[in-house]
Amino acid sequence: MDVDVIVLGMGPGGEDVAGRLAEAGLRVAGVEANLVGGECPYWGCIPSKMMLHAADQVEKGALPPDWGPLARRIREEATDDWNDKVAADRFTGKGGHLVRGHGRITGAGEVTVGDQVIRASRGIVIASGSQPAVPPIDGLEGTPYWTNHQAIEAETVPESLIVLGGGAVGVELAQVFSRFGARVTVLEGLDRLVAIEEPEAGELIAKAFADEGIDVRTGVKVSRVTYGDDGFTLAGVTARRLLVATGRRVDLKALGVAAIGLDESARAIPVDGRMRAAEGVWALGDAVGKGAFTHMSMYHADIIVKEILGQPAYEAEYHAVPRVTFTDPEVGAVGLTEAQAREKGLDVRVGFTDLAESTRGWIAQARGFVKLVAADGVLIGATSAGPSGGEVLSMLTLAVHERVPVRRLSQMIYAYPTFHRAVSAALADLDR
Ligand SMILES: Cc1cc2nc3c(=O)[nH]c(=O)nc-3n(C[C@H](O)[C@H](O)[C@H](O)COP(=O)(O)OP(=O)(O)OC[C@H]3O[C@@H](n4cnc5c(N)ncnc54)[C@H](O)[C@@H]3O)c2cc1C
Ligand SMILES: NC(=O)c1ccc[n+]([C@@H]2O[C@H](COP(=O)([O-])OP(=O)(O)OC[C@H]3O[C@@H](n4cnc5c(N)ncnc54)[C@H](O)[C@@H]3O)[C@@H](O)[C@H]2O)c1
Repeated sequence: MDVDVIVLGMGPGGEDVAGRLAEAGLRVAGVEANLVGGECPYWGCIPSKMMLHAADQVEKGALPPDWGPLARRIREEATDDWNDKVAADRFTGKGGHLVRGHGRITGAGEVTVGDQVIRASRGIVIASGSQPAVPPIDGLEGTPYWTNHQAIEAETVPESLIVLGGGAVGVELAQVFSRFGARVTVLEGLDRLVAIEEPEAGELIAKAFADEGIDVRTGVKVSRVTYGDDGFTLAGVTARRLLVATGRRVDLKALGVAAIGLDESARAIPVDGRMRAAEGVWALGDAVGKGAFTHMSMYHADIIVKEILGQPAYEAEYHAVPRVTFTDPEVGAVGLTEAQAREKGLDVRVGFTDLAESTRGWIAQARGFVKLVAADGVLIGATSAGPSGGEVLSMLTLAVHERVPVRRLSQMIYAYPTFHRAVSAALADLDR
């Protein structure tokens, strides 16, 4: 098959690039080994947020802890029973060619899927995402452990669950299963939960988890797993099910990137600001290792589409990457943490306020905080944790992205009594 562009992997970023290029009239082959839409709609963001929403309702007493309706909603509304017909038809409806199967780069502008060779005159967009990284723990291989796939597809709640890894996947799913009645233990190798975020964020989630009866153990080194009639035993804990949530990995060898001169053993595909990995090769999303988020994948996709269509484009910037961990309390963060800023040798100033001290936080009996990190008179990082942490984050993302002077932020009017008004209290602390 001869086309203009091959998009290798049809997750959120690949689907966006392929669809928009096809709509613009280019001949596009979208290659997908699994489901068009990728991880986010079928095993990631959407079903996990649907689970967290239901878990929240359960916590508030608005819903009984009945897993059946939730599992049905995920099957019927979120994932169409893990069927991508709608997404596939959407792409082919735009004139795209969908090629199902595992694609391998076999030369410049060439991808081979089974015995079909596809050639692209303009180039290849690598949008192959990531897979769960399963640590080589003695006894783990061959056991029926869960990754996010089995956790999302679960038809019943296990009576007990060990979650290995206290990052975003681990904490979000731990809270879901706990609120639906599982006895949950989180085992984290580092000294705190969501370790890439501010330490206060991990402490906040750990405190909320303790209050809900989730057993959190940090600094745990797991050297061996046993699996038998009682289920899984690791680090002295036994549970029916084990969810491995220890990060993601990018398999460049399986993509055959050596055929275009890239290092197959790298952890991610190196790209320039315009997402170019080599002549006629672009890469995006999880595969480039700049943050495993759907919004990152879509951000990259926009740059690539504009580049290929010759529209005014822009260089990718990473000083204001927002991320939200959708636990209750929710943790929104953007830019650098205090520790990251100090590591860079910056003259750092920090402002902090406890949400309970704000009027809205007090009214809502909310737990959370706002923490600001500033250097040279501008915010370079911020965390907003609380009932609307991810929403409060929007103004902080804008401030960090646009490098709004702290002085101007301090002179702004913050509506009373909102959660975001806590930002002004944190700014006042920064000034002290
Ligand atoms: C449980 C969970 C919850 C998450 N929640 C959020 C969230 O709330 N917000 C957020 O922003 N992010 C979230 N994420 C992360 C988000 O899902 C990913 O960052 C996003 O899906 C990455 O998009 P992508 O386009 O890079 O690739 P992916 O979604 O990984 O898709 C890549 C696609 O390429 C295909 N592919 C790979 N190799 C080949 C090949 N050789 N040939 C053919 N096809 C191939 C794969 O089958 C896959 O469909 C979550 C992730 C998980 C696991
Ligand atoms: N709300 C969101 O945006 C959201 C939600 C889920 C996932 N994601 C994305 O998906 C990616 C993957 O999430 P994740 O939580 O799997 O990865 P992660 O890298 O965020 O966290 C993995 C955790 O597992 C720990 N760990 C690793 N090996 C271990 C071991 N052997 N024993 C004990 N602990 C171990 C790590 O120290 C780390 O804290 C994240 O990078 C995130 O960007 C985003």
